[in-house]
Amino acid sequence: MTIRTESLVHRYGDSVAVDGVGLEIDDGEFVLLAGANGSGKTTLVRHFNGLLEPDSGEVFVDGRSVPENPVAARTAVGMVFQNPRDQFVAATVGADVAFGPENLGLPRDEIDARVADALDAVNLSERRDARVDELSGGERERAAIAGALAMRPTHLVLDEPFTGLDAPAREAVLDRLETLNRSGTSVVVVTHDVRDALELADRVVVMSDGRVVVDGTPERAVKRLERYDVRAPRRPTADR
Ligand SMILES: Nc1ncnc2c1ncn2[C@@H]1O[C@H](COP(=O)(O)OP(=O)(O)OP(=O)(O)O)[C@@H](O)[C@H]1O
Repeated sequence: MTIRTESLVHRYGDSVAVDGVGLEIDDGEFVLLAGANGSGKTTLVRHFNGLLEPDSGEVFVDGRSVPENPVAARTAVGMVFQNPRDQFVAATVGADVAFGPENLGLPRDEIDARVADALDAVNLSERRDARVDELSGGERERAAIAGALAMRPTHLVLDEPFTGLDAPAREAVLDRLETLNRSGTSVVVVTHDVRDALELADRVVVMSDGRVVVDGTPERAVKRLERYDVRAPRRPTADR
């Protein structure tokens, strides 16, 4: 159960956004995908569930070619986009989270069970009937995560999930991601700032100009982050 790309290339017109990326993300891993703005992170992850098609190269999810099986990839890889506000399709939290399972044509009992589990996983059970437009930033991010979880994905990809969140909201999201990862879901967090999630990560992958330039443990990667314009944690002594 992995996400794998081989020599993946994506162009927008004449510019190359992803330039020959080979990457394998195993089941259960917690990966930070870092890099400066414009380095190709979002473009890369959009290939993981078939939102974009490769110009060349391959993408596989759980051994199956994504361009050939986009529906399977969309089920296996849950994607939480950069602005969850744009992602909501229904007026209330519960209805929004139910939308994906409803589209799978599942029976009502199963849909209800999935919605309850997904909201529970992000600590939003009590906000089920709240309107999405009255959620705080942190609740909005967690509601978007619940929407992805209701599809019961094996991999969860989040694009800049901490943007605009205050420290307690970031902590709440991180806490939920840690629990999800512990229960077996692989988590990929796209960020240009690794300070929040570095402690949870098993692995840090850094992109620059469409290529993977660092791929290693957080301890090893952190020394090389600043060179690629990624905000690294301050040294512990200077920090707190
Ligand atoms: N829809 C698009 N049309 C044309 N060029 C694009 C498009 N989306 C991204 N690009 C370009 O592709 C390159 C990679 O962008 P991408 O969004 O994948 O990078 P990123 O690392 O996720 O950056 P950011 O954090 O700013 O989203 C950039 O040069 C960007 O300007």
